[in-house]
Amino acid sequence: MRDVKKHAQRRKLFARPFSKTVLRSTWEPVVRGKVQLMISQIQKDLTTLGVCDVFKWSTFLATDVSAHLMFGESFEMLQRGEKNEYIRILESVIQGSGILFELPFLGYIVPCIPLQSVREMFGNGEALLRYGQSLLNNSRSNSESSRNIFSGLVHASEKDGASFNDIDVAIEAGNLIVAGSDTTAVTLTYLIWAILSRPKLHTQLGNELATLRENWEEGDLESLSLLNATITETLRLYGAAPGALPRSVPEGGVTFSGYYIPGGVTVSTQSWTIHRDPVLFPNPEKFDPSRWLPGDNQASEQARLAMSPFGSGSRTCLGIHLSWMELRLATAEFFLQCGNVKWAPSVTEESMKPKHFFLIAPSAHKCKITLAT
Ligand code: HEM
Repeated sequence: MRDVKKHAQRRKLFARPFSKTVLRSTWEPVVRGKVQLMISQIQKDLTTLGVCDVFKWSTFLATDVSAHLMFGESFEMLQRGEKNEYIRILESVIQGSGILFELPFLGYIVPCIPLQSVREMFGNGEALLRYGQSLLNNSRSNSESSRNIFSGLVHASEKDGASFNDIDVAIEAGNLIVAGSDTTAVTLTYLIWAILSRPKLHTQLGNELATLRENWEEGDLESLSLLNATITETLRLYGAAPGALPRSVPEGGVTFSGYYIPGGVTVSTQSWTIHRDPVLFPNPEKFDPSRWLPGDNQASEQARLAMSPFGSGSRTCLGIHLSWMELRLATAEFFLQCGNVKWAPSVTEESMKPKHFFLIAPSAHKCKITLAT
């Protein structure tokens, strides 16, 4: 969305439903339920197959969470262990738009191909719009069980006379599901990998989690300094979106660090190299959570300001609190309930090397664990 005014209006509408307070009061039980389901499926795979792909289950978790919040009903990918129709079509439409962007002449040819899969990939997403309609119905319903993140928002925008139509909602929902799925799944996979690969950190984290009170809530996890430092260090090295984030220079241009940049020029910044700047982060490739803990090794104020795994400024990630909630809950439950696991032999530095296609992902696209004994 390039229009600054429209973007600001949309951010204002979404600010409340994506705030930490509303997420905790309304959605924590849903997220926890899904985390628990992921853990049960991991344990089931380990006992029945002897091996389990953490990347696969993290993806189902993050997608099911985003989908439930957007649609007010579960996509049940964690239960079924496979993608549902909506996600399959959404991925196909995204792939189709990418192909048409690179090869626009295909736009003239594809309507003549009478194949359902081609129509889905290059069509106007009718199936996604049908889902958008059911989502809007859920948003307008007063039923607690079908509540979704658009509920308050649809009412608020209708009060202002600027109601969301089916297409707006379907597009927003699709964007939010894409934005919230692979991002959190990739980060969670690297997080579990980073901890399991470091026995001392694994033990220290287990000790910290053991201090939790009975019936702990997500809010309690916020005060676990090692857990939060480990998540922050994972976001530094393996934040899922470390590539260029483009911005247009406003009309009239700007002078930045002594350089004049004319209006309309596209500029960008990215966190991959900033997070690896040896001046800000000494020994930058070393995974070291102590950078985020009090002590001699503590990151400088400048380094903290440079940390931008969720971007920065007016377009910073809308889902930051949701992803922290998922990362904290899933990591805590995983290490409380699946302590006795190790990496499968297929997991190597090479297989986990990040591959970058706007988002990063482990190059093997798998990350398997087995039982330790
Ligand atoms: C670890 C997980 C995540 C990472 C690393 C991440 C990272 C990012 C980054 C780098 C941006 C671009 C910010 C910019 O241009 O300055 C972004 C934008 C965005 N993210 Fe996330 N994200 C994550 C999870 C989520 C989740 C769970 C959601 C919601 C369900 C979400 C929704 C969005 C939206 C809507 C935007 C666009 C914001 C705007 O243009 O105003 N993200 N995210």
